Amino acid sequence: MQVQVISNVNEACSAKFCHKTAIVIDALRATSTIATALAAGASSVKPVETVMEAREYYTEGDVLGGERFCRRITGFQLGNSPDEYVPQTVAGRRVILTTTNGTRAILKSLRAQEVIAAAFLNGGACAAYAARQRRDIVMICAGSHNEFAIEDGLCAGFLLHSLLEHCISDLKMDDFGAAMYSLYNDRKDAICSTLFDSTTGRRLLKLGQSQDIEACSRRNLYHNVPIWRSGQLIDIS
Ligand SMILES: O=C(O)[C@H](CS(=O)(=O)O)OP(=O)(O)O
Ligand SMILES: [Mg+2]
Repeated sequence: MQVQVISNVNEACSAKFCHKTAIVIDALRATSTIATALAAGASSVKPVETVMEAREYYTEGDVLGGERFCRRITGFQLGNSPDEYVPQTVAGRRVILTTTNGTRAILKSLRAQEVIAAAFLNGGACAAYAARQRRDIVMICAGSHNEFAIEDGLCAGFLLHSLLEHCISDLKMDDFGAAMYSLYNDRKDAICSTLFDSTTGRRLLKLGQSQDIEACSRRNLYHNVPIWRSGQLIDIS
């Protein structure tokens, strides 16, 4: 089984996805928010690229969520903080989500056979599911504004470690994947501080969102597997 790790959403546009499982990672914060929303009982999460599309898809009972410039979008019920996604706000409801990087990365990966949204919060379950599929894997680090973001690379390393735990004795990773595997080895006891020191982490800290960084750094708090089905992400765990 081959695993390729892509460093940012821009590179995903030219990647080969055919017959592969795509695992999209945006640890700060979109895929962490998706994992949290599904854990809180949202019926699905529909990622869309633009604010206008989100408003167009909205029907009564849906929840509009997302950010621009890290802040909740005017007129939306929720932002991109995982802790806003609790049963009281999302249980039984479809969340329409648009964020700067993460939702775009998901939409750019739809040429793959299957698309999964993973974060530290649900990485173990996502890796176990992908291992069972026995397809080659492409991990897409969403990054930030078309550049690599260390929080996503670190999470890719965590997923690679988790994949290896699932008896993938024939797993072969590309060079960037091997680098992310080593990065996780070095930082596995300092996930939270690495996220705080990252460019995105510092941006969120400035905006008073330190609780999000802590929330997004927890490993395997949830066991859901957000997977793309008929235009949205649902939990198939
Ligand atoms: O608000 C977020 O978490 C980020 C925005 S930015 O990269 O910090 O500008 O969006 P995301 O799509 O979750 O990376
Ligand atoms: Mg991000």
